[in-house]
Amino acid sequence: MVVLSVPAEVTVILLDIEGTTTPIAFVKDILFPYIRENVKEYLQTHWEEEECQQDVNLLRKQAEEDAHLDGAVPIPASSGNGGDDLQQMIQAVVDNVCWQMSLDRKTTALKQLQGHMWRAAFAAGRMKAEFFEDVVPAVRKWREAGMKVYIYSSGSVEAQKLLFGHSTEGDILELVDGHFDTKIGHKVESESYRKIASSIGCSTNNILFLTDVTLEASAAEEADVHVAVVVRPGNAGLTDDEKTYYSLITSFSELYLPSSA
Ligand SMILES: CSCCC(=O)C(=O)COP(=O)(O)O
Ligand SMILES: [Mg+2]
Repeated sequence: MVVLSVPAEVTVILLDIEGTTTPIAFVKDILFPYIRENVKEYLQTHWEEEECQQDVNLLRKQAEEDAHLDGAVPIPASSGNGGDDLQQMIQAVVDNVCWQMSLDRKTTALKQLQGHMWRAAFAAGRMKAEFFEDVVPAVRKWREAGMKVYIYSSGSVEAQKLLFGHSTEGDILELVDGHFDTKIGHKVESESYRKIASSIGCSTNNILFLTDVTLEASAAEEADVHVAVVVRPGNAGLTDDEKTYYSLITSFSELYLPSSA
């Protein structure tokens, strides 16, 4: 088995979700289709609620920023002209959400609405989150060795908690010391990793970030965070240069913590 030694200065392991702890197939084949199939009905049912209005306002603001993009779908402001107007508005939000999802965009606005929609599905037991089999045993071991474990995903913190709270392994939320999402910044921006370190109260070089996406690994590394790229079934392929440059693991069990020896 390949073993990757974790540098002694590392006290925090920061985990990506999709492609790292959880198969991309679970996200693409279960979580995302649920949104596409239910977004219209969800908006119709919850439209008058404060939370839904906040989600729509955030999506509208995002749509304004996206106006220059090819195929962007605008969301008009309400004219307050009754039923037809409302149905048009809902359809615009549906079209905007589907357009964003067709590009797998990671905007805070999209991720916030998705998190709110998944809440009901997880609570009703309609979905259980999948984790690779090495994840839970490894995280337990790291924590026993004194490591802190945090999550940094483009999925909203609320969605992250749903996944960890309703997994095929049961409620494993207690295994996580804290969560970060795009509210702290995007995962391809170095500054996000500096802010995460500052929020945890450690230096960036105390963190080891595990992700499947090399653009994220590169941004983290620029901030002096240690990184390893996780290679899982169904993940996007890496170039030969990426395979040479990055430390690669195919299972969390390949990480060796000197402190646990
Ligand atoms: C954690 S919510 C479901 C996954 C999701 O929506 C997403 O964007 C995952 O992105 P990640 O940063 O974990 O690769
Ligand atoms: Mg990922």
